[in-house]
Amino acid sequence: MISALPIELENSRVNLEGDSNVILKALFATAIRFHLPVAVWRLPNTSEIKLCVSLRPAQTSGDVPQLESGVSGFAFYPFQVSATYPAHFIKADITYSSLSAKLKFNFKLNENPEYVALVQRLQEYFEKIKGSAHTSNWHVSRKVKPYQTSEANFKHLVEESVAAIDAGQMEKVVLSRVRSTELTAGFDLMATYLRLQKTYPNAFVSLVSIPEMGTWMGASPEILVQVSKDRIFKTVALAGTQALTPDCNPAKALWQQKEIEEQSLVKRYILHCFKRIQLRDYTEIGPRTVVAGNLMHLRTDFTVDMKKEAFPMLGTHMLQLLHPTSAVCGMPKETAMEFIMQKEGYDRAYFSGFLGPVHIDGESNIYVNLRCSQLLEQVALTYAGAGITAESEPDKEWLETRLKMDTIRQVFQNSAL
Ligand SMILES: C=C(O[C@H]1C=CC=C(C(=O)O)[C@@H]1O)C(=O)O
Repeated sequence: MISALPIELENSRVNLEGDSNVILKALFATAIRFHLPVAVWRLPNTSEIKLCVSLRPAQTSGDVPQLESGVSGFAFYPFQVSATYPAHFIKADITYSSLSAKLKFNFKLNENPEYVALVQRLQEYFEKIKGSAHTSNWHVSRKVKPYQTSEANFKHLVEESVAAIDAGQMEKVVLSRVRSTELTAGFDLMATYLRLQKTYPNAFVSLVSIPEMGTWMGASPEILVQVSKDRIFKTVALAGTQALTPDCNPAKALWQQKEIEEQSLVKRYILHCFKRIQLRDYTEIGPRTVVAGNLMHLRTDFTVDMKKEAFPMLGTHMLQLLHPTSAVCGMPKETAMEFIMQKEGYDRAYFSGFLGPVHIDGESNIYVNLRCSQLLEQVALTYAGAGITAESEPDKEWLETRLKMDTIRQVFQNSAL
């Protein structure tokens, strides 16, 4: 139960007894009811689900968040910042952890007296719906209409990309597409989120809902920037895809020249960013074959001890330089970006942008927004891309994007998962 207000509220912690899934549902439904921005996430290979709610509209700007210090919250950044799709930051005014079962109020009442009445109303609503909350409402973007990329258009664009690569205009471009899925009657968003996080224990599984901006859910395999509590910086070069099948697991995986080159371009891009800031001392491990849901990828891990290097803001600087990496855009970056903007035929919005908790419990974990869907009222729009190089074949790239979409679509469809 949320304790009495307002004195206990100030920088206080409150125990919420009961089933954490039920509490998460009720907290999410309460945030939606009061038009507040909310984010829910679970880091890979952990069991703790966290939620944060801002008591104000999400802040928008074009700046990347500061990862090493400053305001705690959840960043939600588009593929390319525009007036239509700005960068959002959900300030963590209220946080919940499924592990500690604690709700924390992270603000000072004397600085925010207007929060008292609001939190009281939230409390009353939470108490009323707790136990019976059905998360059938979420913030919906009015800017987006259901849209689907046709197979013919996508395959034609792959051919066009290969021709541009052969002509020496670029080395690689990541092409993406959208697919629309009708939501089934009685669709419950948080129940689906909970299934998603159970199905993909080694993914970053998130659900973000912001008034006007809309609602996105995903299971990302790709760290963009991590700054740990003990100030270890981490990023990865992830690319190359093949299906995970019973007779083809990581130990047996063989990679073609195409995938090896595709991944090495991502790696080269990261090294180029290190060079730009004159960072020479880093650890590189890989590439290794890693599993991401129904797929396998090639991954090289880069780590830097920020305490040893004179880079106290390395995470923030690298985030600025890295996004969008060659895993979602291409090489050279500017040419690939221009090609995507001109040819892809839709605005990616937040797909292949980045998202994640910033400076929460002393660490920041920013992921690339992949294997994700945007939730409209009746449909989910699912997005996926594939790295196109000189050796790309349209049929294979189409299939690859279908497999990537299946990561999330099969959880929508199969309520038994
Ligand atoms: C662009 C996506 O994946 C990237 C990450 C891993 C492998 C990729 C690939 O093989 O093309 C992509 O670069 C996506 O999932 O939509």
